Amino acid sequence: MNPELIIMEQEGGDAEVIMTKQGDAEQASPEGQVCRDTTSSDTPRPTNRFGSASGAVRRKKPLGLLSAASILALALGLLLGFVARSRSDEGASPKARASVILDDDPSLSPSIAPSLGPSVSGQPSSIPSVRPTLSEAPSSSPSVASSTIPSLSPSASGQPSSSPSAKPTISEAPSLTPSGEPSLSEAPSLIPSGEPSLSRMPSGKPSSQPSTSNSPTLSFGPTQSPSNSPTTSPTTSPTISPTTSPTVIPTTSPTISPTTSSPPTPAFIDPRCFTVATYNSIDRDVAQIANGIESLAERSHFLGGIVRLVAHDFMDYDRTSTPMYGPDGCFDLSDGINSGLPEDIWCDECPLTLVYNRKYRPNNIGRADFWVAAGNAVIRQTSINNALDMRSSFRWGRQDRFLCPGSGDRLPGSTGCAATEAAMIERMGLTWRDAVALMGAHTLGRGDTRFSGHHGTWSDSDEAALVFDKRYYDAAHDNSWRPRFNPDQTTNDFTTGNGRNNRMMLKTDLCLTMDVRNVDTDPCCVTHFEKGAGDKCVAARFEAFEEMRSSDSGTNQPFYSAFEDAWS
Ligand code: HEM
Repeated sequence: MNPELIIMEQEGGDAEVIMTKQGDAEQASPEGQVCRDTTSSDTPRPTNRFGSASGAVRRKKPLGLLSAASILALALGLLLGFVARSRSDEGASPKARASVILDDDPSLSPSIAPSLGPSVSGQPSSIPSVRPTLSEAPSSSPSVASSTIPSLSPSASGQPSSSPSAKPTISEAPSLTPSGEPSLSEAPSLIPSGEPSLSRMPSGKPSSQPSTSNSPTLSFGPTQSPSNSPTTSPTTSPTISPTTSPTVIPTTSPTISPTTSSPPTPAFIDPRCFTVATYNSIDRDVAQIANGIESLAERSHFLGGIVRLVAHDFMDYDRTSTPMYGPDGCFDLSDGINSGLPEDIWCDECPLTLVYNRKYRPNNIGRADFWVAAGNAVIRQTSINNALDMRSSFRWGRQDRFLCPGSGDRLPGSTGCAATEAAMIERMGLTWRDAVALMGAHTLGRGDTRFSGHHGTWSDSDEAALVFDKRYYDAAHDNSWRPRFNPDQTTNDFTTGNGRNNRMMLKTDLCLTMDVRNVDTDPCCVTHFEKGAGDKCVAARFEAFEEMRSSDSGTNQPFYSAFEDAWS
């Protein structure tokens, strides 16, 4: 969706994997900072820097000692030749002069220039006699003894590194975390030592079929189906298990303070910008904040809110307009459609904003990249068996904006599939399969009367609203939904059950599988589309909906695959 997205490359084991821009040494990063690829030298090339200095070179030529007789003979010879030469044009001179100049031009004769520069002119050359090697390239980062920076990576725990030794390792890179800040850098590592090495993952665009059968079970998130996920000691492997209350007694307000019971890990951010360690670090921070939220409803709102934040950032993409917007770390504060984000998710005191401002922003990590990585973290942690790990399809290098006026107008409203079609299919250029898969994110979190006016969860409980799975489709399809008329809302929504619960579906949700077109005038008319009914758009979304629901196999795989395709 963003033409400026950058390819991620893996360059070795976990400790040395760098998410880098392909074929680009320098990347303008958000907020005017420059993410410089340290594999390119900052040393200016001598070309074009030698023009005036070369004049001095030309003027001075050493003279040898000549005997008086030699001088006399020479003078005589010169005298004899003078007449002939004075009659000819000085012609050879321009060429000769030119040739002298060219000879001294370092751009054409670089091997001469540096050696002549200082010794002849007597001035120090502006060209370093020895160009810094790549590893000596000056760093703008504060110098910190490498030995003082522990490594985040599994290699620190004994796993061998597979990267070439010449490359700076993550453990050698200086921490740029400002001193004096609350020490986020001491956040405990939530990734167990058994985390699979990143070097095992394919580089480039991965298969869009995340494996659920043999994917590694990582530390957070439901490690099994929500119905039987085990409780794990939070000090060693914090969990956001949807079925059990956290065993750590958190403070009532979310906190990002580290506990002291786990060994510290550094807030390492590589100055080359976005590394796999950065990505992992964001994943850990999201988990840590979530684990600190006791209320399941609040926790699902925090996690769902991050995903909604990302969606509201990218859904303003319009391929036919200028500016196109898209994922740029910006949403329109003045538009009510974003209500809830500036209150609870991205505000000065919001935990996610705090961790970004203290830990990532000072290290050249762009807001849009951070949001997407945080969204990926939520999805990984809440997907069944952590199966939907979108690390290898992640790209960094989005350009942030501070203002995006009018972007809220581009977001789809809750009025039905026509709004979805206009925004997601026509403006964004997605397919119905993409749109239907993305809507499945409503399995997380909730709506709130304070914000959108639509109240409740799409999932059947606050616990289920912490799990990223296909039950959104099951819920929309299997329940009998009746219109709910919300005062002050131009668009009604739907609820189900006995009325004492908070179940909810928007028109934009139900229209994917039901005919809700006449619901405002004829509330009884909420019926399933029959297969093959309606126009081709109806058929396309019906087909996509059934693919996600995968009622035959009961697996989340089709949903996960389609979601990753659309999201990335
Ligand atoms: C037609 C498109 C969409 C419409 C009309 C829509 C509408 C809404 C509304 C009304 C809410 C409730 C907000 C509140 O009251 O706090 C909401 C929440 C949410 N939306 Fe969407 N949405 C759309 C697309 C998406 C997409 C594409 C995603 C992600 C890929 C997404 C993810 C979420 C999540 C996770 C929440 C829960 C947020 C929370 O718990 O705070 N939505 N959406």
